[in-house]
Amino acid sequence: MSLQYSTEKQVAIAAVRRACALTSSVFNKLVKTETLTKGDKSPVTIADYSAQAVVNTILSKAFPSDPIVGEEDAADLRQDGAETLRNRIVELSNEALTADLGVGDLAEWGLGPGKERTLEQLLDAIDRGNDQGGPIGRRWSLDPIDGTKGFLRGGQYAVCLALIVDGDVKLGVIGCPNLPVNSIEPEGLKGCIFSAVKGQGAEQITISDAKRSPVFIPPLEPRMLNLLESMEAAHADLSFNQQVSELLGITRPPTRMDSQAKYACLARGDGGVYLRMPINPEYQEKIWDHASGALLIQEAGGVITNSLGKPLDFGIGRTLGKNYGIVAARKDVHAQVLEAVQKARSAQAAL
Ligand SMILES: Nc1ncnc2c1ncn2[C@@H]1O[C@H](COP(=O)(O)OS(=O)(=O)O)[C@@H](OP(=O)(O)O)[C@H]1O
Ligand SMILES: [Mg+2]
Ligand SMILES: [Mg+2]
Ligand SMILES: [Mg+2]
Repeated sequence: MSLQYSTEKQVAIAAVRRACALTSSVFNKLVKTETLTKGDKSPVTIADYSAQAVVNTILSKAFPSDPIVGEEDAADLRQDGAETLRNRIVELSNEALTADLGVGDLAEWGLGPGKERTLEQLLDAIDRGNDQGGPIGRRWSLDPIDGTKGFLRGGQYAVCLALIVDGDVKLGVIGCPNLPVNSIEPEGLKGCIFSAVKGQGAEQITISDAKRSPVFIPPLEPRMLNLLESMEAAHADLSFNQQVSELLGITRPPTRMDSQAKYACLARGDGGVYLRMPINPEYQEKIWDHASGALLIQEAGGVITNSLGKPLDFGIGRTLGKNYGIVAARKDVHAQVLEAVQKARSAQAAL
């Protein structure tokens, strides 16, 4: 008997791998060559749309009745004046979809040479991401490029795909094209895909040759812990993190990086604590920004909650609703971190 969600995992990894090849190629062609003026966001726009088109095309072929909660939609692309953008997206998406079959790919997913899609098919595929989420039924969440700013700076970004059933994340896949395969060799081979299936553990696969290794958070002495946090000061309260660090007696400086690559790093022991407290309390976190990472952390031996210690709820809709803050750490460290977070919040409230 095959393991539960084994086909979904195979499809999701294949889709994420193709999307990662696409985003890397956009970066090499458009960003690295500096053919664009500084501040031009068009490469990330092209890569976002094309990656969503590719992943949704594959998911729709393999699981035609599954809804998808995707970050992007094709409304702007359908406008007059977007022709150049549309042409680039058709070209890039088809390049990714028609590439030779690789490890784990099945031709029945409509991949490989000769499997070009039309503009209309690709725009419709992007718009398959319009599901509103909710507590009942099975659906995917997709962030075609998480950490758009990281993508543009040549730093960390991730292609994130998750399967959510009745509000519970069952499968999470995170593709990190720029993450070193081994953190102790930061200049070594880069490009990893992380995956986790509920109850089945987590693993890392290299993008280039599909070498697998299990992923778990190793026990770390308190002095070796550090915080994994956002690059963008507008996305998380970094001064609050500093206070929590002090309360925990952490001496190592935080590691700042964009995207769910932070969850991937925590899961394999590069760091120790993921802490994301809101700068703007009105901002509602999106499910595609956390679903894959949340399961990866749990399957790697960690706990992930909001700042009150409650689980994140992926069954509310496209967002996590009124959830306040995110705290993730290895099982034996999480309670301590939560206590420090609550102390820091009380101190803040008393000011
Ligand atoms: N105000 C605010 N508060 C919190 N989060 C926000 C906010 N605005 C945006 N976002 C979301 O942050 C996603 C990137 O998160 P990161 O942790 O990678 O942040 S950062 O890249 O380090 O800035 C980013 O995901 P992408 O859009 O996929 O890059 C956004 O969904
Ligand atoms: Mg995102
Ligand atoms: Mg995104
Ligand atoms: Mg975005």
